Amino acid sequence: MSESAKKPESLEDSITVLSGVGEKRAQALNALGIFTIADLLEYFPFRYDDLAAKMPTATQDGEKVTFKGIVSSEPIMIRMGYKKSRLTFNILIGQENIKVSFFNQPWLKEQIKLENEIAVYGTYDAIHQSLAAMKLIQQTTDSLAGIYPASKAVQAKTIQGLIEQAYGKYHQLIEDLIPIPLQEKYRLLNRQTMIRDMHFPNDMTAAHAARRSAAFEEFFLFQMNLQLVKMADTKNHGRSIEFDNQQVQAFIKTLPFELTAAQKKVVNEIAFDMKRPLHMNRLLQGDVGSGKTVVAAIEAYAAATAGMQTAIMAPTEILAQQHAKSFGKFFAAIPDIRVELITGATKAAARRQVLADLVNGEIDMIIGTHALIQDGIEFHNLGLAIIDEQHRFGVKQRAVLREKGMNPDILAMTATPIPRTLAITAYGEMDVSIIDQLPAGRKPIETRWLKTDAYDQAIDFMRQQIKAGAQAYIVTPLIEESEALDVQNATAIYEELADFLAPDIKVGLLHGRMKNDEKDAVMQKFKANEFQVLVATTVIEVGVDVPNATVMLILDADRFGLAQLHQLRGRVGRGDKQSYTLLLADPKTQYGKDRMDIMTKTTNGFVLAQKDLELRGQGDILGQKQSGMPDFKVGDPVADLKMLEIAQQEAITIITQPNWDSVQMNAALVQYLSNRMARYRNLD
Ligand SMILES: Nc1ncnc2c1ncn2[C@@H]1O[C@H](COP(=O)(O)OP(=O)(O)OP(=O)(O)O)[C@@H](O)[C@H]1O
Repeated sequence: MSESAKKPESLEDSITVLSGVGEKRAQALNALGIFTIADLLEYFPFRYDDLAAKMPTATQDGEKVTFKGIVSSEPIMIRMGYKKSRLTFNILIGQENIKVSFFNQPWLKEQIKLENEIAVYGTYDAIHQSLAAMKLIQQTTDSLAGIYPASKAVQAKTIQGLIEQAYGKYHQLIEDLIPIPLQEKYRLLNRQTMIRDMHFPNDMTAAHAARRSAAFEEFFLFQMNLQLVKMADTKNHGRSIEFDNQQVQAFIKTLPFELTAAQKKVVNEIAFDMKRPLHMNRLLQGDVGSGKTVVAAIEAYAAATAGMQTAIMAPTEILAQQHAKSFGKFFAAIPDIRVELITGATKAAARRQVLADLVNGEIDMIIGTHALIQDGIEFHNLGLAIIDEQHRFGVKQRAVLREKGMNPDILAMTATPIPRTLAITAYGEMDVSIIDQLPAGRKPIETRWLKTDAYDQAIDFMRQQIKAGAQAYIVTPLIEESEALDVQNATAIYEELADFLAPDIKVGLLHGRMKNDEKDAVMQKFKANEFQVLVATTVIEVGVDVPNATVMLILDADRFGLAQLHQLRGRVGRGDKQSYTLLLADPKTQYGKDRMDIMTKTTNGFVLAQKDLELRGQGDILGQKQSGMPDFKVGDPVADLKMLEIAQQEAITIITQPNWDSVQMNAALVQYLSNRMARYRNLD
C-alpha cells in the first residue's frame, strides 16, 4: 500500500504520508524543522493576510486587499518575451470598474470568464483604480490566509496546502496537552481548535484567541521540560554538605564588618541548599560591590567544616588574584584553613606541590580561572564549585565534572543583573539568590549624562575630584567588533591626556591587548595611587576593587549596553566616598536617549536589565544564543512575561504532585514531552 494511502495512526507519522510529499519535498520541509505531522501542524503562520473582500472605497492606496466582482471585460493576454506576460481585465464592484493585472501567470486566463463573479487578492493602486493581482481567491469566505516562513525549496502556499491536508486527515488525533482545569482557568482553546484557528481563522479575533492559547502552550511545555530536567538533576545527583553551623557562625564573627541583611539572607539560602541531599545549582546575583565574594568565602568555609574542598573560579587572572587576596584576608585568623591560588604565573614546582596537596586533602580552597576544573586537576573531595561571572554552568559542564567522579554543588556568581525574563527561561534550571543591598555607608553613585561637547567640563570636574584626593577611570569608546581600533582609541586618548594633565596628574593605560602581567602591574600602580587617572577599554568592567577611584568618565557611552554601563559604573563607589559616573553621549535615536535617561534614573541593575530587554525587544535576546534563550515560535518572553511566569508556576504545581505523570488527564502531555523534548531543552 502506498504511503499516502496509509491510515493516519499518530501525529508522529512522517510527513511523507501526505500526498505531494516525495523525497525532495520532504528534505525541503526537514530543512524547516518539519519531520512529522505534529511538526507540520505546529508550524504556525507568522502573520495573516486578510482575504475578506473589501470595497475599493474602503481600501487605502498600496493596501493588500481582496476584491470580489463581476468580470466586465474580456481578459487580454500580452506576452513580453519568453517568461513574461501580463493578463488584464476589468471587474465591476458595485458601480466601480477596477482594472486587474496578473503578471507572469498566463495560465489564469482560462479561469477568467466574462460576467463571472471572481475574487482576486493583490495590492491596490488607488490613483489608477487598479489592482496588481497576486492570486485568485477560490473560496471568498471572509477567512484569513496564514503566511508561513518558507524557503526557496518550498513555498508558503505549498506549506499551507500540506497543513490543510494534514489537518483534514489527522485532526481527530489531536489531543489536549494542557490539562482541562488549566484550560478552564485561563480560558484557553482546546488543542484541536487552537491548531485549526492558528491556521484557518475566520477573523482576527479567532486568530488572536488561538495565538494566546498557542503561546501559553509553548511556555507551558517549555516550563514542564525545564522543571523536569531541574528535578532530575537535583534528585539524581544530590549530596548533602553537612557543615558545622557553630563554626560557620564563629567565622562570620571574625569578619572585619557586619554582613548586610541581604548577605545574611543569601548565606542562609545557599547553606540550606548545600545541606539538602539534593544537587545545588544556584546563581548568586548581586550588583558590583554588593559583597558576593565574602558570601562565597563563608560557603567555602562551611564546606571545609564538612571536610569538603571548594574550587573558586574567576574569568580572569586579575580577578582570581583579587579573590585570593580577599580570601587571604578573611581566613587570616583561621589557621587550619588553607587557601591556594593557581594561575598561569604559578611556578612549576609550586604548582606541583599545590596539586599534590590538593589530592591528599591538605588544601581546603583552590582559586583559579574557569579552566581550573577543566584542566584535569584532581581533588580529594570536591564538595563545592564557585564560578564567578559565569552566568550559567550548563548541563554539559556539570556532566564534565560528574565524569570525573566529582559532583560538587554549584554556586555561580554574577554581577550582571539577570532580568526576570531570562531568570525563568535561560537560567530556569538554576535557583537564584539575590543580594539587593549595598554595604552600609555606600552612597548611591551619582550618574550624569552630558553631551560630548561637554568633554572639557567633564575633564575639569575630574581634575577637581583628583585635587581632593580621588582617582578616576576614563573608559574609551567601544568600536564595534574591533579590538584593534579600541586599543588605538584608548592609546590616543591616553597620550593626549597624559600630556594635558601633566605634571601634577599622572595617567595610566589599560587595554585588552596587554599581557596579564602588564595588566596586573598597571592595576597595582593605580591601586597604589602612583597614577590618578586610568584610561581603559572595557577590560575593567569586571571585578577590580579600587575604593579611592570615585570618578568614572565613559566616552561615547551610548555605544555600550545598559548592563555593561552598569558594570562599568560599579567600578566606582567601592568605598564610602561619594562617587560619580559621567556619561558622555550624543545618541541620535529616541532609543539611545531613553537608555542614557534610564542610567541616570536608577542604579538598580534589575530594573536596567529588564528595561534593556524591553527597549531592545525579543529579537535581541533571541540573538543572544549564548544566554540559552530558547527560540520561542509564538510567545514573546519579554512582552508575555506574565504568561511565562504563570506557565512556570502551573508546571511546578503539576510536577510536584506525586505520580502526576500517571494521571489519565496528563497522558498526552507525558507522551508529548517524551517525544519531543530535544526541541525544548535549554541550549548549553
Ligand atoms: N557587609 C559589608 N560591609 C562592608 N564592606 C563589605 C561588606 N561586604 C563586602 N564588603 C567589602 O566591599 C568590597 C566589595 O565586596 P566584594 O568584592 O565581595 O563585592 P562583589 O559583589 O564581589 O564585587 P564584584 O561584583 O566587583 O566582584 C570588598 O572590599 C568587601 O570586603
